[in-house]
Amino acid sequence: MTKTAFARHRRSLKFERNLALIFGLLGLTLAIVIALHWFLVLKPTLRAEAESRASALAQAQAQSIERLLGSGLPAERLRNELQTTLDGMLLIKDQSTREPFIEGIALTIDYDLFDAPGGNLDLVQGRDDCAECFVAHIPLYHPQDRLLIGIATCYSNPAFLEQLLNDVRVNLLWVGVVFLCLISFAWWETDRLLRRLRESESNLRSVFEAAPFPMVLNEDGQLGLRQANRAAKAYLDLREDGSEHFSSELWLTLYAAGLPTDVSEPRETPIPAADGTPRWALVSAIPLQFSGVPSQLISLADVTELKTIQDELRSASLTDGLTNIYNRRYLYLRLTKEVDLVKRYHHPLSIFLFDLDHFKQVNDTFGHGVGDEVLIQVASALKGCLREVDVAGRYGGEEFLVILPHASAPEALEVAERIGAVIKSLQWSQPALRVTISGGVQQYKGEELDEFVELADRKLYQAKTDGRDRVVG
Ligand SMILES: Nc1nc2c(ncn2[C@@H]2O[C@H](COP(=O)(O)OP(=O)(O)OP(=O)(O)O)[C@@H](O)[C@H]2O)c(=O)[nH]1
Repeated sequence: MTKTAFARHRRSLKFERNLALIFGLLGLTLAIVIALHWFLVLKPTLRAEAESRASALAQAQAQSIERLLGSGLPAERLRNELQTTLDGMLLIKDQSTREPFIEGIALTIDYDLFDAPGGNLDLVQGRDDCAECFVAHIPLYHPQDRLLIGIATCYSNPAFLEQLLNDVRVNLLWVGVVFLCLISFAWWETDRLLRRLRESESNLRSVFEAAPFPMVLNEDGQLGLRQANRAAKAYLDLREDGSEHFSSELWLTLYAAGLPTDVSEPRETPIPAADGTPRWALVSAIPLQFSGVPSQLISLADVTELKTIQDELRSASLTDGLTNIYNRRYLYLRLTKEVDLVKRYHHPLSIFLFDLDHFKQVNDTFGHGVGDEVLIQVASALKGCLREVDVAGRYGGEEFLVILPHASAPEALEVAERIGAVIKSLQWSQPALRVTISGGVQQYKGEELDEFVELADRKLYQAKTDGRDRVVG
């Protein structure tokens, strides 16, 4: 495992641990919230509710006692009736739990107010003490004159509250279990999703790494590269710079040359190899977010070979195959450009159009091969007579054109005569061979391009008719 892969693996483990911790804390928080809610809210609320219900029930039952106390029955009979009523109350049961609602009742009568001989109506039926029971003290009033004549103390059975609490507890437990299941499911799903993401990231990394062309990932505003595939490391001679970034002289050159800003417009950039060999790369950049940081995915395609072929084709399309000097197409393109410059800067521009004399005769006498040799040698001699700014080319069969920027007609005439003299003095493989030229020199005076050349051609024709081996200015 490489250093970077190991660091990545460690980061992934740490992330998984953090995720498990987050979900664990979530579960624990939920359990604590449920427990706190149970002890602080639900249980007291349910207890208060049960107490108030027990008290209301006892209150309702106490009315039958009040009725008896106001009935005016003799004391002994009243005592028996009260006992029977209290026993009846103890028999009322909760239908759901089959437990009696009231476990015990104690009657305490105020005999002074009741206006009866004291003692014998204070009754205790059922349990007179119940630690868990709800105790309700119900005041007893005389039904006619509404005087407080006693207190009925009811001990209500807590069993139905227990039942209620159990039901709620079970429900709460289920809710907790369902929540924990949901959290576990969320954890499992998140983990699965992350695994898939990691898988897809790893696949992308593999594709990135195995891509046969150089690809690098550059964070905006950073010189060092965040990622580079094998091809890029080799192509750009990249090295790790110690901070998990890659860099090299070649990358810095490419960066300094400017990266393309438009996805649809890749840019051809010269990137010499580490050993200085000239190379060209087609650079394209796709903007993207990498770990939340604005970045660019830069891919390079080496187009050196293509560029060489292109250059060769371009050069071939502008060069004459026999003489290896410019052809008529290039001469026209160049002359157009020179005329534009003259129109802008108003400097002189002249051309010299010349033609070999009696060239047909040369071919006929010495053969076409010798004719070709003459053309090649004339072209070569022509190049030797010119300044750097001058341009010479083969205009037609045995016709040549020389473009002389910044040369007035007299200056161009001087050059033309020198060319004529040089060609005339050339030595040939055939001792009997003599080569002379006739030509015309014309300075540009604002006419159309074709007319400009036509004027030079007319002078060439004049030179021919004047006897050849001369230049007309
Ligand atoms: N060897 C060779 N001959 C060529 C080439 N291109 C044109 N020619 C020949 O050049 C000759 C031109 O002949 P003409 O136009 O009659 O002109 P000329 O014989 O030079 O006579 P003037 O121009 O009047 O002095 C023709 O015989 C063409 O075949 C070429 O590439 N190689």
